[in-house]
This record gives sequence, structure tokens and C-alpha cells, in this order.
Amino acid sequence: MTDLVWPVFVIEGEGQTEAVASMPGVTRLSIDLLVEAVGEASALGVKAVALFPKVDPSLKTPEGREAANPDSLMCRAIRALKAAHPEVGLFCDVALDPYNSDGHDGIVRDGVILNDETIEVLVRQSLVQAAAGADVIAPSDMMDGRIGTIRDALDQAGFAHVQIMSYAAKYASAFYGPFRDAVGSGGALKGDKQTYQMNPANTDEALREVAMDLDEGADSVMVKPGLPYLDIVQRVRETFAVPTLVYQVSGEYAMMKAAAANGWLDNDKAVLESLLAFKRAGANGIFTYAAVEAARLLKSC
Ligand SMILES: NCc1[nH]cc(CCC(=O)O)c1CC(=O)O
Ligand SMILES: [Mg+2]
Repeated sequence: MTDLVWPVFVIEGEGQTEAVASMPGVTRLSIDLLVEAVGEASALGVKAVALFPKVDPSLKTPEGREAANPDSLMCRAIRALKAAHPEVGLFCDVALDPYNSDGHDGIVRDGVILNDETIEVLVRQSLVQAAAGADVIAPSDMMDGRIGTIRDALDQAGFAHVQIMSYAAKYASAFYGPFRDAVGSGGALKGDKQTYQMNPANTDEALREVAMDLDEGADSVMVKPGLPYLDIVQRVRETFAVPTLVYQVSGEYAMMKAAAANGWLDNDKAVLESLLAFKRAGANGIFTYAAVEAARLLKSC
């Protein structure tokens, strides 16, 4: 149970809930309701959440400027959650896609992702999130060299205690579709992310990406997606023996829920079996939208 990390989506307002149509059981919540939901999750034993904002389209710019706003929805949510539930670890996403009018994780000019200019914004994003109370900065953007630069900036600003979990082995996957609905980046997305996310055909590249990010100072690494990439989880864990996390992504979750809704799968058994498979592969932590229901199921076992 303490291995589970629950990804959650935050929206503006008070008393607001929005269902995510492509992710049955997942709702975006305004900060007040998110604080309540995370309290319930904590009582069930889920002691970590991963926070993602759905940003108002009017705040999206080509440089993702809102990402570095210390009073952004994201930073307000971090402060509220830390104040109400200090025992719950906060993994805070660092990437520009919720804030970028092109829907990309980095800044785009003339159809090209600008790696180094993006890193400057990611550093500012990391610093405002650390100042708001992030426990773990989680760059999911896949720019090259961002871990070392973010680490130096955090250390210099007095945030040596804030960890970095790198999305090191993140594949250009078809399984992210429902997430892009949830944060509202899919409609804006022009083109695809194949120039910075990894080719699903590659395995050795994942090991090189992990090695670089560890060298630059990552405390832990993420393999993403999950079930289709269990071989990568196992290789990373066996090669580096560092905390290795895995993300059961939105599309994997949607597949299980759709099949269960049709009566084609036993939901509870499928959920628990998929989590067991991650443990078998060696994962130390599992991001899953089913974290709270899994905690309930595990309690009743
Ligand atoms: N910063 C990108 C990001 N952050 C989280 C997810 C996907 C998570 C999921 O599918 O559950 C993605 C992938 C993407 O849009 O390329
Ligand atoms: Mg990399």
C-alpha cells in the first residue's frame, strides 16, 4: 500500500468536480475537494499523490509562462495539501504541457522543440513548486540535461532536501490519450512527441537515459507506461538498483475500466493482478489511478 502513488487532477474553483469521460472513476477536483479526497486516501494508507493541473486555456502561452507562477493553481494546490496533510508525499509534475498553447512539454519554435530554453522555464517551475512545499520534483518533459540543471538550482536555492524523480524512460506511447483529455493538452497538441519521448522499439536507450539522469543527480527514476514495458522496469531495477517507479498510465487504466464496464473483465482481480505484476518486475513504487480502490481492496483481503 505504501508503494502506491495516486495521480490527481486539480481545477480552479470551489466545490467543483469534473468527471474525465475517458477515465471512469477519475474526477478533476477543485483544491478544497482535493484536500478532502487526499485525506480519505491517506486514511486508507495511500501516502503519496502526483499532482497535475488542468490550466485555464486563457493562461496558456507558447512559452508556458504560467508554469513559473508562484501563485499558479498548481502551487496553491501544493500549499493547501501540505498544510492539511503533511504526511502525504507530493510528487509535483514538471513539464510545460498543461501550460503550453502548443500542448507540448517544451517550447516549440518553427516546429522544433527548444531544449535549452525549455530547461530555463523548467528550472523556474521547479523552484516555485519546491517553495510551495513539493516533496519530490518530477520532471516528465524528457528534455536532455534538465535533471542536473534543476538539481543545481534547487541546491543553490536551499532546497537540497527536495528530491528529484526523473521520468527517465518515457516512451512516445499511444496509451497517454486519456491523460491529455484530463489536463486538456490533447486538443492543443500539434504533431506528436516523438522527437523527445522514446521509441517503443528501444530498450538499451532506456538504460542510457536512466544512467544519464542518475549521473545528473536523480534520486529515483520512472519507467512509463507500465504493463507494456515491464521488461524495461525489470532491466532498470536490475541494472541500477535504484528506486524504480512505474506508471500505470491513463490508457492502461481506461482499458481495464472499459472492459470491466462491459463485464469482460473482473475489475478487482484485474486491478490487483496488474499491480502485482509491477512488483514482480521489481518496481519500488507504482503510480496508478486505481490507487485508492486498490488500497480499499487490499484492506479487505
Ligand atoms: N508531461 C507529459 C505527461 N505527463 C503525464 C503524462 C501521461 C500520463 C498518463 O497517461 O496517465 C504525460 C504524457 C504525455 O502527454 O505525453
Ligand atoms: Mg533523457
